Amino acid sequence: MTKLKTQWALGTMSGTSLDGVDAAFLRGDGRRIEGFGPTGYRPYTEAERAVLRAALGRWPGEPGVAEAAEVVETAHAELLARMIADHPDCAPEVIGFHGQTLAHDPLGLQGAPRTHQAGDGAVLAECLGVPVVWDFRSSDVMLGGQGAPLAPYFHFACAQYAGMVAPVALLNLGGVGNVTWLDPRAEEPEQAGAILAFDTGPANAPLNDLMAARLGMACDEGGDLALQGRADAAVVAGFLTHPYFLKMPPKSLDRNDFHGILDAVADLSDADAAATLTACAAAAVERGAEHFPTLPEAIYVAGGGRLNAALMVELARRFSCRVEPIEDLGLDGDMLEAQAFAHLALRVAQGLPTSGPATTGVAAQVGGGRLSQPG
Ligand SMILES: Nc1ncnc2c1ncn2[C@@H]1O[C@H](COP(=O)(O)OP(=O)(O)OP(=O)(O)O)[C@@H](O)[C@H]1O
Ligand SMILES: CC(=O)N[C@H]1[C@@H]2OC[C@@H](O2)[C@@H](O)[C@@H]1O[C@H](C)C(=O)O
Repeated sequence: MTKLKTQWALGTMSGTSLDGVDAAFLRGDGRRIEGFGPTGYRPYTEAERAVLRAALGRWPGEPGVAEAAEVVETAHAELLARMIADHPDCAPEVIGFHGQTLAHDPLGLQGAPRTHQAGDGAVLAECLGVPVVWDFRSSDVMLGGQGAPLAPYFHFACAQYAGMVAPVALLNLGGVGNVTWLDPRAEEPEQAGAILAFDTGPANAPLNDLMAARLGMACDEGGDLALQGRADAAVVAGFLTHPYFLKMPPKSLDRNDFHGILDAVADLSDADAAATLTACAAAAVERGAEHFPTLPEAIYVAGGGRLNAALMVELARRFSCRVEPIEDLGLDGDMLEAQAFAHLALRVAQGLPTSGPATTGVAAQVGGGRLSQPG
């Protein structure tokens, strides 16, 4: 096997919750992780968030998109410049810039298959003076893949880094949920049988929308409201009849694919509605897990959803294996996606694939991402 260069990378994520930008240093060679470095966060202001929200569902050239891209570039440039200046020991050889997903239509239901992450990596490379890998999803989609999830090859490296020796599942509960079942005994994530990954369904997004609409709150902090309510079993059963759950993985979602879910809880009390949406998020994971090749030793949960006690209880009661926060593996559940794009940037820089048949359903391994050099 060719010897690869170990180097520092800086990765970023601006997730579907639109809360802000996460960034994290990671050291590795694209195959193995050698270690994790400092992390940073830059919240969007209310005004910036409004610009992003207004552009959701839009494609390049449509109204509001240029403004959204400018918000994304400005926030990233600010955070990354600060982190690079503050941590000279981690000088990154490459930046992995995910951008903000505004629209995602890998099946081409609205025309040609495409996906849209706002923000231009060339602009960031220019202003930061570091090569930037960006637009990670388009080539996968153009080659017939789902363009998501992309974290799985990183999840595989995480499990090896944490010393796992049996199949485990890494579950990310952000606005949307995604899961990677993986066998860390495989040599590489590309190997047949090493990985199965897909989006599980909506996770926090519907619950956040409910909290915002009814109580003017950003989320169900700690799951406190849901813990006071009772899930409506009929609504959960109705939710599971959505055609998405009948699809075989790999499969991916747009944040708004399940828009009608809020109507289904319209007549319930606040607490019961929160409990019901929480149960739906957990039930989606349970349904997805039916596709796992074997029962994992444990399910390790990352993303903001792991801080929701009601959601963690709902998950735990649905599985016979352990369900734990990913901190149990010594990993940072808030920064995993930013770290993923640092790892993926290293893979692109080394010419390694970032997705394949078992992660996005693309026919062959794809090295996604565009590399922009500073001028
Ligand atoms: N303390 C908490 N209690 C309950 N829920 C929380 C808490 N902290 C975060 N969350 C939930 O997690 C969400 C943010 O999760 P995360 O940052 O993983 O999402 P994201 O990266 O924006 O989304 P995605 O992974 O879908 O792109 C919040 O919007 C909220 O719903
Ligand atoms: C199109 C898009 O941006 N998808 C995100 C979103 O947020 C979670 C889930 O939906 C996942 O598919 C993906 O992000 C993670 C980082 C991924 O690609 O693995």
